[in-house]
Amino acid sequence: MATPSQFLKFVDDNADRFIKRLGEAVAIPSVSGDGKYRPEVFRMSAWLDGQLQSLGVTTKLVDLGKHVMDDQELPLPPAILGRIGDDPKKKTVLIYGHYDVQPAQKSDGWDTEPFTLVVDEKTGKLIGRGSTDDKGPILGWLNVLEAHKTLGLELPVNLRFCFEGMEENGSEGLDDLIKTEVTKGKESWFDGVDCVCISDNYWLNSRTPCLTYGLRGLVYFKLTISGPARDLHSGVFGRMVHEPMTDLITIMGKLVTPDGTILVPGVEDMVPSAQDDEIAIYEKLDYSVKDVEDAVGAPITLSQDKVSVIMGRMRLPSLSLHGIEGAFYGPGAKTVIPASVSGKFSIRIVPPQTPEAIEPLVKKYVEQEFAKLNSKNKLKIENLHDGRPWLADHRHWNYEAAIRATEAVYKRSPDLTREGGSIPVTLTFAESLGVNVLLLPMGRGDDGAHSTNEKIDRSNFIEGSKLLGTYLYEVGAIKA
Ligand SMILES: NCC(=O)N[C@@H](Cc1c[nH]cn1)C(=O)O
Ligand SMILES: [Zn+2]
Ligand SMILES: [Zn+2]
Repeated sequence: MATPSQFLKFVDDNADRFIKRLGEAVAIPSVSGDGKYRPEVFRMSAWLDGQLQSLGVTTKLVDLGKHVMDDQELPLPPAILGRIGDDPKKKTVLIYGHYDVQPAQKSDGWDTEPFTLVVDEKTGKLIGRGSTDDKGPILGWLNVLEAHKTLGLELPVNLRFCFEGMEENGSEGLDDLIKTEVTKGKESWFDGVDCVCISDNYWLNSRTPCLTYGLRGLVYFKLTISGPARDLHSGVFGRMVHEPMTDLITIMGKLVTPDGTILVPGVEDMVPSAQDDEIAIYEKLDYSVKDVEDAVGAPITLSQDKVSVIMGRMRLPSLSLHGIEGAFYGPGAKTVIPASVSGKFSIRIVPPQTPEAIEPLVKKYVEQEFAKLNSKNKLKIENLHDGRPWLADHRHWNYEAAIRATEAVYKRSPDLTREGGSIPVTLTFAESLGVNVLLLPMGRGDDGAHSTNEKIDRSNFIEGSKLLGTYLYEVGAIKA
């Protein structure tokens, strides 16, 4: 089943309008990790639901209940389930994406307002929070739907959608929804799904498209040290009392070495060394130390050896220190001893590691190290959320279809990659539905997801929309 040329032409002809629609989506600050934006996450769900319905998709908004975040009870944003097409002769593809985004403020170092999509005509960059993670890819699917509706073209497959608004904050409620839904048999929204496609990660570099068959899992910790009943004057109480921040920094400094080695006993040992055949895969990838330097904007890789750098992202665990809540951070020279501080850190985990195996190791180690300080302060360590790592069979027809689609659109074969990030629901789909899951990224490695000046290139958004549509045609062409 060849991709109709009218579809490809429609995407080109409507590129400016599609970018305008991306601007509308970016303008809704649907930050899931900050309670004050929760109404905006709901507004985003309503916007997306409206778009899907206007494009002929039947939708159902599923209430996922409530949760507590930073001591505040909040309603969870709904999961949007969608369906279009019920032809038993066609394959059924389930599309997943997330409509929430990471926090962003201009003062973080953005050159432009994060929630205003800026189209840089010179570089072709579309800059704004969510442009690549994950509003651009979600809108790519809308572009495919719109082209087919407007042109009166039949979709080559039946489509099911599952869009969530909590991915950047642990996907709360979604696993339960999926597990409950599959128990409904024929009545299930996911009944008859043949494969899953997720567009929510990035090429390794800025030239070569890729398909991704692995993700790291994650365990996210909050480590709180509290002591005095209130913030103190350091001139009055400094060197008289145990200071929470001093304790916290001491412990955080014992989690990981500057070369990335995780110091929590047992964590590194769980991962088997790479064999020669696996190393050969990493050697062949179109990826260089220079690509990493370009993406991060500085020559700071942990090694000059390409394979060891790429293994750090694809097949080794990593521990990152993210921030300290409650610490003084503003301009000026406030001489405060903060009363309570919470260090945030996470460990990206790889097979065979699981959150259940990692969490007790971390808690035990942190408690032991705290005990060594002989501090009279109090320690609390919590797992804020977690997700297991995932690996798929990339020899499956789902991947073959995506390879053919990539070759058709980009005129080159994609790299096959494992990704360092985490999308916890991927494994839930694979296990609960028992089908193959494919990650088909739209953006480039230098898009700056989660960072300042996040962008997607115009060409990735437009060619990426063609790729998503062409992939559906390739799946549609596969005989049962
Ligand atoms: N595009 C996927 C992504 O960015 N996933 C997040 C998931 C997450 C978990 N906790 C906070 N965010 C990631 O950081 O990998
Ligand atoms: Zn994402
Ligand atoms: Zn993300």
